[in-house]
Amino acid sequence: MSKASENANIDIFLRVKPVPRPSDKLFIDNNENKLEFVIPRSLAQGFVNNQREHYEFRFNGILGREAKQDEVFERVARPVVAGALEGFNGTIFAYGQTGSGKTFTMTGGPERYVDRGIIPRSISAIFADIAKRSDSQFSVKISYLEIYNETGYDLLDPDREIMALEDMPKVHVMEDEEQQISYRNLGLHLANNEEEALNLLFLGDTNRVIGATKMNQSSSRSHCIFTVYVEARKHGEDVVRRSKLNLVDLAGSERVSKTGADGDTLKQAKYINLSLHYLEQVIIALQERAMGLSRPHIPYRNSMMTTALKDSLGGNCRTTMIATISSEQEQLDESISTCRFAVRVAMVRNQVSLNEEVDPTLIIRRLKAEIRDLKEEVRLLRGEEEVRGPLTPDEVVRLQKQIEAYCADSSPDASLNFGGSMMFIRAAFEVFKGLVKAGGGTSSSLGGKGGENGVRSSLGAAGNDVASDSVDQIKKLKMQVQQRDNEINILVSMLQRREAGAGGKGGGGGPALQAAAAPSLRNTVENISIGQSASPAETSRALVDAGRQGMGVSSSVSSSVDDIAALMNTNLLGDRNKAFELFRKSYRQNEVIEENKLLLKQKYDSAKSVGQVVNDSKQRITELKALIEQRRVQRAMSGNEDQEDPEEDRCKELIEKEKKRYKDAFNQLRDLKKEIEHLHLLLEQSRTRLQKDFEQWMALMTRQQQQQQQSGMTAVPAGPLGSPSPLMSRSPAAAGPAPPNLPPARPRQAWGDAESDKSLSVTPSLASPAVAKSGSFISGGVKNVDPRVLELARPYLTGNADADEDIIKFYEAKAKLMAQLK
Ligand SMILES: Nc1ncnc2c1ncn2[C@@H]1O[C@H](COP(=O)(O)OP(=O)(O)OP(=O)(O)O)[C@@H](O)[C@H]1O
Repeated sequence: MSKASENANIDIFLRVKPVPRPSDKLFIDNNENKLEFVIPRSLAQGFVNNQREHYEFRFNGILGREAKQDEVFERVARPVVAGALEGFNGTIFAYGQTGSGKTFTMTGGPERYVDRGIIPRSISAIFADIAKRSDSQFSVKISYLEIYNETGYDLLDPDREIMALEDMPKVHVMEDEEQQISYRNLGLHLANNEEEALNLLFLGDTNRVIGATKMNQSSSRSHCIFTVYVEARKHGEDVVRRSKLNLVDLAGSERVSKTGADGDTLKQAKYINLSLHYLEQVIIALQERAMGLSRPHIPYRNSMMTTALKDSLGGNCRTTMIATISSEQEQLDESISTCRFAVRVAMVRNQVSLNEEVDPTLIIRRLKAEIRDLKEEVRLLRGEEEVRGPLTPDEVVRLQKQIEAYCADSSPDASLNFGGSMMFIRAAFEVFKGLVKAGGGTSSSLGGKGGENGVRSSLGAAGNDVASDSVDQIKKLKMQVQQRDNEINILVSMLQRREAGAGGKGGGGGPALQAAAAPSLRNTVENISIGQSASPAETSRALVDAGRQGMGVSSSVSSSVDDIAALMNTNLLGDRNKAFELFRKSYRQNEVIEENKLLLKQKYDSAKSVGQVVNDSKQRITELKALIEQRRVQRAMSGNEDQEDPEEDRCKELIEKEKKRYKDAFNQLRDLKKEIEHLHLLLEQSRTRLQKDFEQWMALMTRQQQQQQQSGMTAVPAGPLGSPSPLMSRSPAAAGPAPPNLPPARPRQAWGDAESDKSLSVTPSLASPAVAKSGSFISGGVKNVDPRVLELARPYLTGNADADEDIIKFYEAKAKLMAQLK
């Protein structure tokens, strides 16, 4: 099965997240790839080992706070990705506490193109490399698995549950099936090109995001495995290379005791921590095995995640770990424990081998073709050719199609078989001749004037002047031209669509859900809106307003307060368009959306001018060629064809220059196309998020209004009270659902510790665990909360302390106002 085999340790890299106030107890030595923590004993309380003052960890590489995403990709991922294309399995996994930058490193920031993470960059690198390698035929498939509470979910088909851990023993029939079992139900999706692969990534991320709200902000509590399966067949060989590239974003690694988790959250945390605990056990067992301490059993099967990553840990895989830490003082203990884990991982030895095997179907196919050719040769040599009349029109058409397919097949293994008949062979030569004369365009040369009839009419003539290398040349040129034309066409049509969209007609689009079902660039650029009938003018005015207001809920609250008041008082909730405009104005990601739209416009403008250069160059080359041809004809007519022509030489030089210009511009255009497509996807994702968040916000607002009506109170605008509406406050849950790409409220910041819990002065009727835990806010200002206020607030409590604090403050303010009104 495999030829080469090497022992390789898992590489470990450290990435340090930039933070406003980095701790001065942490020192990076880039020359030595060393990280040191120097912690005075007085500060060490609570650390894992507070006897020590000095910790030192070495890595294969350190990516400091200033490291950009492209550097991270080049240093960490590029070698693993290159290996996957050669037939070596690869895994890159990110490990670190919640908020330390795992998702940012693996997937990237959700808004900016430059913030693309390892996964989209790997996809680009894979397809760029495939495009350069004409010696093999590649097939790329993709799966995207999320493991949450020991259950697997197919992110590319969210209705499909992969399997629960409890079911595993039932299906564990054979040991070597283990790897497939965790993937039993996981869909593999063919990606023919970069665009299709990126679409799958975005689809999965969107499903992850949507799932996250369903599962109560679980993104930091689930493991995600994006896998690229590469299959390569070398032309003319019977071997196939298959490799798997796992790109893994693990759940946050912080310890349960620190998160203050309880109830359902505890269950999640326990599962996550359990699976990370099992990961640690696997690593320890592997470490012991590497050190020669006999310990044959590696407990992969304890959790779904370790089962899924069995190959990556101690198996046949080039694995790289990226440990992410946040360099704040308060996170030092978690950072130290992440580094400790990384150092353990570095001791694991994998057995890496080339996944190459002879493919019997390829051998059978090749042998069958050989037999058929030989049989036909024998018939020809024996002069057993069937005596029959000339080719029928149907036979000519079939022959042309066969030749077209042959020319279109880039593989050197492509074969053409005429059934051992000289009549067919001659006819085929004629078809090729027609192709050469027509300049290589198969269908045009066959389908037009010189098509069926043309070929048929010339079948009688001798056709032996087509050299076989011209056929190859034609085939290659035809493919190149076709490919370039396709790419240019795509860009031109994108530009046209955009221009049509910018014309302003019908900018309202249709219901957003329709737009989501059939996302188009125009929808994305023009309609970052879900209004059903908002006119383009209204939409753009609102966008300008929103742009002026700047970003973030907090900055826009004051200017939106009147609007909110109006909304509450005049029941504007019934008017979705207006409500949406209000919501969007204060949406925290609005600025980034605007930025991306602007960037997209700039990219389109550049694409337009570069496209112009491409077209001009093409035109110029055609003109220069025609000029040379014309001069040659003139010379031939005057009998001077052998005479040197300096003008022709000059034209040739100019053609070379133009070709270079064309090539440069073409490459630029191709890169721009990629960026445009990526921005398109980012905007589409933002639009989906915005819409989803709006729906939830509306639901919450409506619920609140109904509640007020039921309790006989008039709707009171939140803003004029001086206390922002809970729905517009800065707290993620209170502001409607937080845009899911933002970090969830960190439990340790939001929840008080056991000490402050004791000082709670709330009534027992307050069932919300968050309020029960919210020692910090209770002790920090709202000490004597009126139980009636708490009763009123209770239906809206979210379980998030920040949000609940805002909600209670809101009801307090409202109660005060009601009292004044009486
Ligand atoms: N290197 C970085 N540069 C700039 N911003 C970063 C960097 N790393 C992380 N961030 C930002 O920090 C926040 C938290 O990062 P991220 O969501 O990637 O953390 P995480 O470790 O994946 O957390 P979780 O376990 O909750 O998924 C995000 O807003 C992210 O954009």
